[in-house]
Amino acid sequence: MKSLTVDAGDDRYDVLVGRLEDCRSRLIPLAGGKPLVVVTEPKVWGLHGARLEALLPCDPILVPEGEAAKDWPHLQGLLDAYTQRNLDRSAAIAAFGGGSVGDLAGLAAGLFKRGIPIVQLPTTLLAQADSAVGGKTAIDAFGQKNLVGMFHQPRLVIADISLLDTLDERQLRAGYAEIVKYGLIRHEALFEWLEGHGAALLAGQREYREEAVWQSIAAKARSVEADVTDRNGARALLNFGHTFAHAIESAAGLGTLLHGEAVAIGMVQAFDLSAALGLCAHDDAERVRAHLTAAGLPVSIAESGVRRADLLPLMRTDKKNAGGAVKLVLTRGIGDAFLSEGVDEAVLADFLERAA
Ligand SMILES: NC(=O)c1ccc[n+]([C@@H]2O[C@H](COP(=O)([O-])OP(=O)(O)OC[C@H]3O[C@@H](n4cnc5c(N)ncnc54)[C@H](O)[C@@H]3O)[C@@H](O)[C@H]2O)c1
Ligand SMILES: O=C(O)C(=O)C[C@@H](O)[C@H](O)[C@H](O)COP(=O)(O)O
Ligand SMILES: [Zn+2]
Repeated sequence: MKSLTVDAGDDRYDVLVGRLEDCRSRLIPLAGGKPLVVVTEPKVWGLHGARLEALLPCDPILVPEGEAAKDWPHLQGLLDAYTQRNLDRSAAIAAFGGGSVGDLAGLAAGLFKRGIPIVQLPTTLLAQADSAVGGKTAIDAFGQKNLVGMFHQPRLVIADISLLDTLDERQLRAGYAEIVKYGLIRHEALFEWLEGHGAALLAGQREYREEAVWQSIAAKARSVEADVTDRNGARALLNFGHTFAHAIESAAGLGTLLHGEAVAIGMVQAFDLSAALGLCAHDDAERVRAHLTAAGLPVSIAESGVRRADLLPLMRTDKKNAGGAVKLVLTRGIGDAFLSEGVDEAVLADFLERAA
């Protein structure tokens, strides 16, 4: 089993990459002598719930699968379920599912009694490589992605790669996009490694999956530690491609495109825009487009089916913006992303109009 510790200000926790069965002694004390309350969804619980129940008594709470769970009614429903159980701070709940379950359960845990502990047990490639670590939680609201949320760091994260064996190809590819992101923002060597091994990873090679998840978690942990609550720009790099992506997800109708698919499009747009602004080489943009295309991911706004005119108003709502400027993460090349001071709106509008 591999492990690292995330030092997130007042919160310090371990991230374990290994089999759930080998982590029993870490889970039992967190349950506080009662059945472990597990927020999960029917598909994941049906496929993998028995493995958790074999380790310790569980009390599952089911939410819908996918993005549909990240809304006000399901947040209220979860808070109601916590209230019915009179949960308190002495025991952790567990989020067992993809990023949507983690984001919803994490937010409910952060709000309930001003914060009860949560353990993240991610079951998708995206959640293992990205969302389970770092404490960002959210629901979508008023048509906007992740509009209402808070930071609530987990007590423990366990990523068991074997859970990914049942994940369908589309979900795998979407998770792969966030792994590519880690290569693109700061780790050119990771991107090169993915160019060599990405196809085998997607095809099911566990050791490549484990290596990519591990590298992504390690990269994420460093960014989170440098900027726990997204204030000084270091963590903003994890949002590479996301100003475009979130606008595209919202414009398409939340849940229509998978988050990772929108991130793939957004990262290519960020490269194309950076190249158009003379910040990076067009060859780098083409290399990224070629790799994501080969991985079976969408890369163009045209493929998303959204109306281009809908994007700029949504991009104006991004959380990184300040003083009326759209502060995109741009790039000087593979492994060299940076947070811009703001891109001129006329330039952005023109780019969106012409972009592939
Ligand atoms: N908090 C963060 O830092 C962060 C980071 C990245 C993404 N996110 C959020 O995460 C969400 C996307 O998460 P996601 O990509 O994990 O998808 P998801 O949670 O929205 O959906 C996952 C889908 O895969 C299925 N599934 C899950 N595990 C499975 C398994 N082991 N076998 C078979 N099927 C399985 C589920 O039933 C569901 O249909 C988005 O809402 C995104 O905004 C959050
Ligand atoms: O952890 C972070 O920080 C990220 O930005 C990771 C992103 O992959 C993730 O999609 C995150 O939820 C986006 O957050 P938001 O602040 O743009 O809503
Ligand atoms: Zn993301």
